[in-house]
Amino acid sequence: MCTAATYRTKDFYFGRTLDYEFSYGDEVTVTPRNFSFSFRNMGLMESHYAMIGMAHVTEGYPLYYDAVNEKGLGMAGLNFVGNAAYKEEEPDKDNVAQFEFIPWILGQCATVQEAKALLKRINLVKTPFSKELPLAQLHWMMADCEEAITVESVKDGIKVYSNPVGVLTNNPPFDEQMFQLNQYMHISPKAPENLFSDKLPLYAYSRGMGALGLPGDLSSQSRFVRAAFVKMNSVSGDSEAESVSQFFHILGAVDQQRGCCEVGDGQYEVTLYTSCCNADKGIYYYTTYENHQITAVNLYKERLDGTQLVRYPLIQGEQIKMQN
Ligand SMILES: C[C@H](CCC(=O)NCCS(=O)(=O)O)[C@H]1CC[C@H]2[C@@H]3CC[C@@H]4C[C@H](O)CC[C@]4(C)[C@H]3C[C@H](O)[C@]12C
Repeated sequence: MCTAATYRTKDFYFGRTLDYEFSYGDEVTVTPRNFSFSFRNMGLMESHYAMIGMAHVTEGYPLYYDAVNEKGLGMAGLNFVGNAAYKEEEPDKDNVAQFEFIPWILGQCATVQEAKALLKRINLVKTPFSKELPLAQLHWMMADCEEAITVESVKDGIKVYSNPVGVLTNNPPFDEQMFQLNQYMHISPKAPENLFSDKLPLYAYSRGMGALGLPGDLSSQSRFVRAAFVKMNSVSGDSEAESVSQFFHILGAVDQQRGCCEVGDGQYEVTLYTSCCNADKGIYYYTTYENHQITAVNLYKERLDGTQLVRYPLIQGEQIKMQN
């Protein structure tokens, strides 16, 4: 499972958790403006917006899981198993392979509005990257500081949903996820009052009882509700440190600990990494399952007019600061 979220204070933040039982070998990867993208059906894109994000780089190609471009547009791919459907090529459409979707959008679009215009012509095709890396079944959140959308390629075509929460998890399809929020509208950060019966002396014997009923499990629907509640009610200062700290706390609400989600063969899904990108400043912050210290890579410290990928392997292992 994964969860993606947006957050706005003085700046705009975009990030996600990536939950899985093994890592593909992820690196914070900067793609400079003149790295040449060769699309399977759409020709060469020789210059484009620069982007920073988490990718598995193979054969010199950045297979992004999530990224933000220099204009502050962010995009993340999350599992959508059983519902994602990719198509055959079609004439008169932009035939983009699933693994090319992030570069295709972030390379050319500065805003969600611009992305929506491109999405009218898009056809996500089922060309795999390679034999070793078959198609991943994904759906995506795209966001800038103004708005967020969810994009799903399903049996009957491309669906573009406005995403007023700025949160995405996995199944079911996004419209169903949103509908389920209706079930939780009584949940509140405030202390509850006794509406049960005025004939009974019920009272709030603990803080936090306004959120009784908020689902605590790791299913994607429950993580959606929980992340939505925490994000929509989040309060923080607007400095960089306070915003980044709060962002990691929001996604901390859906953190997966090893042992709680068995996926067979003694394997467990865990939160492999959590990211938070300041989309205005191009700073990509991350923590990993084994390393809670926040590490960051700054897009603007790199030569953005270059042609070569810049890759930072994740710093692993707890960084513990001894105080005596
Ligand atoms: C495993 C991850 C989703 C985690 C998740 O949601 N786990 C919940 C399981 S569940 O919800 O219970 O089902 C997803 C998210 C992004 C994916 C990469 C996208 C680029 C590239 C696309 C190529 O086509 C295949 C290889 C490739 C490197 C992909 C590998 C893998 O697929 C990645 C990491």
